[in-house]
Amino acid sequence: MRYISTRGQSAPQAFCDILLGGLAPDGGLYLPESYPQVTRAELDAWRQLSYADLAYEILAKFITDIPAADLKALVARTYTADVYRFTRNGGNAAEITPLTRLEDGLYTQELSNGPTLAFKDMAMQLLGNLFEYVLEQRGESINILGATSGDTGSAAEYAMRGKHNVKVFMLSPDGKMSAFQRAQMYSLQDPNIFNIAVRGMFDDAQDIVKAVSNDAAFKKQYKIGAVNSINWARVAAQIVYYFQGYFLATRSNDEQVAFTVPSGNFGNICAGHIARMMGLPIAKLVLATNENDVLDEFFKRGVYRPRTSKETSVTSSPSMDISKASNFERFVFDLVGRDPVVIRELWSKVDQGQAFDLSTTVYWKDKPKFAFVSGRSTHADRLATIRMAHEKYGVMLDTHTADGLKVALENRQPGVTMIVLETAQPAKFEETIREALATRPVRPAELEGIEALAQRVVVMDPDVAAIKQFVVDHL
Ligand SMILES: Cc1ncc(COP(=O)(O)O)c(C=O)c1O
Ligand SMILES: N[C@@H](CCOP(=O)(O)O)C(=O)O
Repeated sequence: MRYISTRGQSAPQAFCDILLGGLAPDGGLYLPESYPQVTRAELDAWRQLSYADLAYEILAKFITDIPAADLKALVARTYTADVYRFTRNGGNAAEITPLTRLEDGLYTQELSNGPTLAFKDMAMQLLGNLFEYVLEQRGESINILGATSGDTGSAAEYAMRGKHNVKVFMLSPDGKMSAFQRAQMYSLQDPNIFNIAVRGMFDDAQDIVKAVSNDAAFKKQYKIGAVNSINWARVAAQIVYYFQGYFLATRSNDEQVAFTVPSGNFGNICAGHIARMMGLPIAKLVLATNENDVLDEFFKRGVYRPRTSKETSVTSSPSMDISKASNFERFVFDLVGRDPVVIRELWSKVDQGQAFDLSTTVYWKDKPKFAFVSGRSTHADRLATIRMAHEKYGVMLDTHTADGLKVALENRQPGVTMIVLETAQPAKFEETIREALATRPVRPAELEGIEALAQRVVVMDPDVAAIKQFVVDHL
């Protein structure tokens, strides 16, 4: 399998090269040359598999430059009931991403049972093991520069802490994440972990990561890598749980399901889009945003209008406070018939802070074939959904999953099972849970009191040169 850039001006690469490289040299994002197709016989056989075996079968289609036995061992070491042990609602940890039944035809899928209680652990734990494997094979090291709105940062730091050939420099928006999210990251004292709180929003941090990645000389000299979902390996690993959710929610491969995905940077739902392109019977992909509704606006009107940081609200589902969704470029590449010239034209506008409008183009007519619909949720909706789910279904939802359930309920289709992806545990957003339910969400005993631990973080302006210098000074 070779990977091409959405901008079409970088040479195709193998998986292990793009794993370490992140963003393509031409500023685009990597995607497989074509999506592998899953046959009916494969679907029938995969239904019986454990999560790790299923992950191996799917990832082996995308990763053809790691020997099969080694890939199998890496995946088996990653997807264990011990790593994803923080199940709730009676979920079976052996299923890794079990479903919780809310009512007939309506489920949540628990993706946040890993060490940092958010869905990012699903891919990041694998990434940690893949990095270690490839770096050891090549005798190399890597310095990761990442951006987080709250969950990628801790998942990456927990996956990479203590690894001798990896350093992590993680940019987060100063003061915008929940107290629990801040404590998870900033309390880590491992010498290979560096937290930088940026005066600004997530998009400012993500822009810095992209600017540094686009400086080819700096990237090469200081071995800069990526763990955000601009790294294809993140998206690939996330494809697996769509298959697992489908198998758990259905009895036969003749059935169709819909997935609702709380969305910000478009990485999670991009994996769902690819699962569907591979042949998984997904009737609909329902995209849910919070008040920062740039993606909802696109799927309703065909206009993509990234907002500035000043126009981006700080909300009670803070991990989705994103107004420039990096993986969206991967989806638009498919929407415009994989034409890199069109992508270059559209993203030259985005990179100048301008909007683009596809509503009057031939591409927009093709949109129904991708089966996307969307909706948005506000703070009041979130509180009402958390209360409703607690009273009616006896489950406690986090704020992002509540956004998902609110939009899912608006988009149910008779005879099609709806699966809402649970992207974080409520313990991460205690302030809002208390506001909604006047009660404290339970958290794993080992994470009790983390807010009181000493924190190690530097606060900086969103200045590319200064952040580059910080990285250089700490290598
Ligand atoms: C809890 C949570 N929900 C939803 C999202 C949005 O996911 P994505 O950025 O993949 O669209 C994020 C962050 O990415 C998150 O941390
Ligand atoms: N919500 C994310 C933002 C970064 O997304 P990513 O999937 O591109 O890493 C976060 O929690 O940091």
